Amino acid sequence: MVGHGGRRLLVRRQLAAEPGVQAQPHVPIRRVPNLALLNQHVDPPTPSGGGSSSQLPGVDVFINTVDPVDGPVLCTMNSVLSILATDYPVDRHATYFSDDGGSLVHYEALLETARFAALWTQFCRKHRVEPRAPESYFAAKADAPYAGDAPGEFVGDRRRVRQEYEEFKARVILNHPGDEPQLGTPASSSSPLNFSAVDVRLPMLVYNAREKCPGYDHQKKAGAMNVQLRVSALLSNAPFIINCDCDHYINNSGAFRAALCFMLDRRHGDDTAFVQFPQRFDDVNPTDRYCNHNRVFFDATSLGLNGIQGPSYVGTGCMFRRVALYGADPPRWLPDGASKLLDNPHRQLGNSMPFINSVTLAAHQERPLTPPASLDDERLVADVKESGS
Ligand SMILES: O=c1ccn([C@@H]2O[C@H](COP(=O)(O)OP(=O)(O)O[C@H]3O[C@H](CO)[C@@H](O)[C@H](O)[C@H]3O)[C@@H](O)[C@H]2O)c(=O)[nH]1
Ligand SMILES: [Mn+2]
Repeated sequence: MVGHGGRRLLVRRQLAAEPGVQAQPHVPIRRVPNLALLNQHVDPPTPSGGGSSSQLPGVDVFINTVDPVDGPVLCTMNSVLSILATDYPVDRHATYFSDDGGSLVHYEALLETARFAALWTQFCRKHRVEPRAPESYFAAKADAPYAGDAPGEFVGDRRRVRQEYEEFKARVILNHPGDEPQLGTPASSSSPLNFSAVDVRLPMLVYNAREKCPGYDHQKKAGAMNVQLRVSALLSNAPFIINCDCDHYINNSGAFRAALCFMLDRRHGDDTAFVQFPQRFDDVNPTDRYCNHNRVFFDATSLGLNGIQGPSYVGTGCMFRRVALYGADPPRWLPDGASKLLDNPHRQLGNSMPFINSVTLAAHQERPLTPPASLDDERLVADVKESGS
């Protein structure tokens, strides 16, 4: 799902690399999501081509950043663009951008990004390009086969969008979009790109910098994610959450739907607290001399853990079930089959009543998500046993 753009960070990773002991992969299983089946059941195309019949659940995406030098701003804004342009109904996902540095440069860059996103997302949808982080898209050497519906307009549009990307001006979007598609405008003298058949809406994007006091431990990224959890609970309260470090981007716009195949699977969906995507890395030297791709961890150990109880959370590129983060009992944990949400909400969650109420609401939102019985015989996730162990 996620690529890694930070050359400097790769170098740091390389210095930290040690020939550690790897867990033996006992039962390697590769799990393959069935996106076509998911779409057929919860997001079938409407006759008018609109998206209002979608039953896909809400997803809140958290992206964390702190230092605009450590995590270069252009790299961070590419992460944001890849999230905003992902293939998911815009009224069902919201992005929470946490700026632990509280820096004006992030704030202003996010404003610019939101404005550029209007053009970028339309271009991605019209021509179905991948990946949807513009820096990586324009840097790619070989173009993938054309997947959109307007091949004759592709070259001109691409040149124009590339030019706009170089200039990179944007504006902020803070409103909840409606669920009816809004088509763009045909080409004109002031706007040469034809987006008349493309939905122009953007998902919600929220800038968020927490108050800090000298001498108080703000728990860095973990503290920032707690704030995102609480803020998003009041604004969108989506039952699913994805988190993304600022030096990662989503390299496949179907990623949200792929994660939901696991969450909505009738066999194991309810038992799944989180779905971890493997990380892939950009800018590694061709022979991967320093093992920066982490192949043993992502391609062997994680598959091995899949056959036991599932892989570990690696800190980024992960979809969570919101209520799992609130300390709820796992389903079927208690002998009578009941699972308790909270023993003592004030002790566990603090004094904010709006937040505590949002937790109950989030738990209730889970119910309608049970996948349709028609999926009993078909599988949203196929297990492929790996040969050898
Ligand atoms: O006070 C802070 C410090 C860091 N961050 C963010 O935390 C993330 C991770 O920081 P980074 O400097 O990129 O650390 P890495 O050495 O790359 O390690 C990370 O990379 C792993 C995945 O590759 C994650 O699992 C870990 O959480 C994380 O520490 C970034 O988005 C930062 O902006 C904050 O939000 N607040
Ligand atoms: Mn990092």
